[in-house]
Amino acid sequence: MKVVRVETYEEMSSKAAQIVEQQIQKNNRSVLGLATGSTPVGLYENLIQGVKERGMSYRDIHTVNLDEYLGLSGTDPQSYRYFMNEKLFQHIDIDLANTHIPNGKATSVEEECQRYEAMVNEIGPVDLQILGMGMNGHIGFNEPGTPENSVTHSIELEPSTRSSNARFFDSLDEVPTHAITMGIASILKSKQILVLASGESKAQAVKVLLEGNVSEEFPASFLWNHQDVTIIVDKDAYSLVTEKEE
Ligand SMILES: N[C@@H]1[C@@H](O)[C@H](O)[C@@H](COP(=O)(O)O)O[C@@H]1O
Repeated sequence: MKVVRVETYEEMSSKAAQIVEQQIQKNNRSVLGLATGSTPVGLYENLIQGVKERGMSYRDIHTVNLDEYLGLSGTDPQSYRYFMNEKLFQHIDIDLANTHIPNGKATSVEEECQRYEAMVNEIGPVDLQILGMGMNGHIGFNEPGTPENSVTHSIELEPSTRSSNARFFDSLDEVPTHAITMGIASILKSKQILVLASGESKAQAVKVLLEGNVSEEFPASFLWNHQDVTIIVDKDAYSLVTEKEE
């Protein structure tokens, strides 16, 4: 795992954007794996700027998102589909038909998981997967206890995950209890993975990740089993890493 240390959230976001744009310049038909949460918002702002100021184009880019809340339709402002449209897709020249996010309103959740996994495999492999990380080490919505061989599945969110995501909702009660997420195995099929971590609230998770012990109890640790992972960490998120791990 390559660790890139930066000072600020802004620096993390612009470095990440450079990596994404390099991938697009290498192959303008790339498949990008995208994430939600507050961490990648600055990256998305930089990508939008790239279209406006650097002549970047997403015309032939395909995207797959990691996860979606169950019970929310794409028009619900709290859904991840809505988030992606607002924060990125509607500001760039991407064809919305080429953007994929699990359907949180599917009548059969099991069938939706199978459909999504098959779709990712068909348009994949993902060339570059962007990941944030939950405070408990979750990636996508793969909570602690998720096995390495997991594919797209539905899960019950941990109380701590619901409370940390409650800031996006009017109240904790409104945070869905379940979600669909790509599995660990689905994520590890990506050719290249870029993890972003910013702020003090992620310092403990970054410390645990960089200790390097691979365990189901800390799902992000499975990233050690991938050949090409870069993590960009800002100063606050790196603050608990001791010299031993460096
Ligand atoms: N499903 C998402 C994850 O993909 C994301 O990485 C995590 C961290 O969010 P944030 O970036 O807001 O800290 O939140 C959610 O749980």
